[in-house]
Amino acid sequence: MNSLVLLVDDDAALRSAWRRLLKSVGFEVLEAPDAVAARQLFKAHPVQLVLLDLMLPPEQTPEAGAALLGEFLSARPDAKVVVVSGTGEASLALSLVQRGAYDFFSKPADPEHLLAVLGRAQARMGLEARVRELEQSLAAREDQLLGQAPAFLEAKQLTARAAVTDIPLLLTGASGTGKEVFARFVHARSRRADKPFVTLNCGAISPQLLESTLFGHKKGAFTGALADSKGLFAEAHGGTLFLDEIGDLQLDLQVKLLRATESGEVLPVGASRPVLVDVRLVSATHQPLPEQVANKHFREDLYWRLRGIEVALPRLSERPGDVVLLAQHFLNTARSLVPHAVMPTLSPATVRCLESYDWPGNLRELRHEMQRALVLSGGRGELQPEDLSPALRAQAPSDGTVHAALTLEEKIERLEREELTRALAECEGNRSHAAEKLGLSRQGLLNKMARHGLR
Ligand SMILES: Nc1ncnc2c1ncn2[C@@H]1O[C@H](COP(=O)(O)OP(=O)(O)OP(=O)(O)O)[C@@H](O)[C@H]1O
Repeated sequence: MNSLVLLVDDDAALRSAWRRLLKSVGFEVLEAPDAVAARQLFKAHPVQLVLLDLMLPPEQTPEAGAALLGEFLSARPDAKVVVVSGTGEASLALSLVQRGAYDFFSKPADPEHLLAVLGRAQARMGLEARVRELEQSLAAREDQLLGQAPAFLEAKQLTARAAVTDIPLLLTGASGTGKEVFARFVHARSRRADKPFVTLNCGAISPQLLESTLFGHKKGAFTGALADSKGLFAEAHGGTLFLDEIGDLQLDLQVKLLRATESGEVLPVGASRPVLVDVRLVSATHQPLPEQVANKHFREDLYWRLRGIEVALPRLSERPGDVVLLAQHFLNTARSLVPHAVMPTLSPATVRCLESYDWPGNLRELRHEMQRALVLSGGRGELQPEDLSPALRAQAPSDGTVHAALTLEEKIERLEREELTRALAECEGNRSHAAEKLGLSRQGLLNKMARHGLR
């Protein structure tokens, strides 16, 4: 459980009292007296819990405090920031909760209240982590590793063959192409399946913390090392360790990782004796490692060690036919988000929009797009292009190509629908004005809208 709290307040006496209180119940505390220090600490440490006073030097304005909250949340949307306001700022603090702060309270704070809010935030983070884990392991079941495109099937077959061995695997591919899902697939298909699957995103944790996170530490090895920690290698003993964004690993840690993979031993920070570990490594990167090797940012010996077998995951745009298959799958799994939604389908025009888009965010973007479209469609049943994001609609093929394959009746239907949509958009949804524009009675327009499923 993440127990690191960043305490941001310019009042040194209050910080010291809260630090003692938080430490007494097992939190680790980082302190910042102003916005500059807060930014630095937030960047350098994997902070997920923040207590943020709004009136901070140098600006000393609640607006500047609110801007800092925005910065934290855009860097780490899952972080829980509890806003601490002075008397008279409660309404602003409340509006910040609407903008993403986890909670707020006014000074002077009751210690029990403070601990209760932090405890709730921690429990919430635990739940969110569990949901993410379940989502990923669900997607990793073989029947969920969906796709029929040749480039995808080739990657899947190679992975399945490598999975049953103990050879290290390097998964390459752009963000959102499914590297973590493949890593779980490898674990699930290996003899290690009933042992732990442990993941670490090497880019999401500060270099200072990475060594002890990977290899563990002894109590007192550095400030803040309150107890012995096993480290992820030891936690993954017998199972699989998935190192995501391996290209972000600092050179000094690359040396230590190489040593661990060669000897099968890790040395916790502050320990005098190494610990034996039996771990299968699966690494992933979206950056081309050979380039990193060429410009000396990545050690060549480690590259060859991790690369055992390399599987390159194709971009979604390189998987013709899979977009619609996956879109339908994501729609089905997102159905629980919309109460009473009927089984959603994709209209032919929507299919064309999906197929002609580039998908820079790959499967992750498609999943979000389908969730969004489903919510926007309000459970209408068939998704239409207007349910999609503007970027997708903008790339839809021109009318000439679209219309070529339709019957005359379908073309007329389509034209009518487009004219209705356009008139409604131009009149900002005002039906009487739109009806007038189209030369229809208001009731006539409503009938046609109902027939086309427009609202
Ligand atoms: N073959 C698949 N079938 C079904 N869902 C998939 C498949 N591959 C990926 N997904 C889903 O797509 C999303 C992105 O996958 P994943 O997180 O594994 O990508 P990634 O390449 O590790 O991304 P990043 O590099 O940004 O961490 C997840 O929601 C995952 O469940």
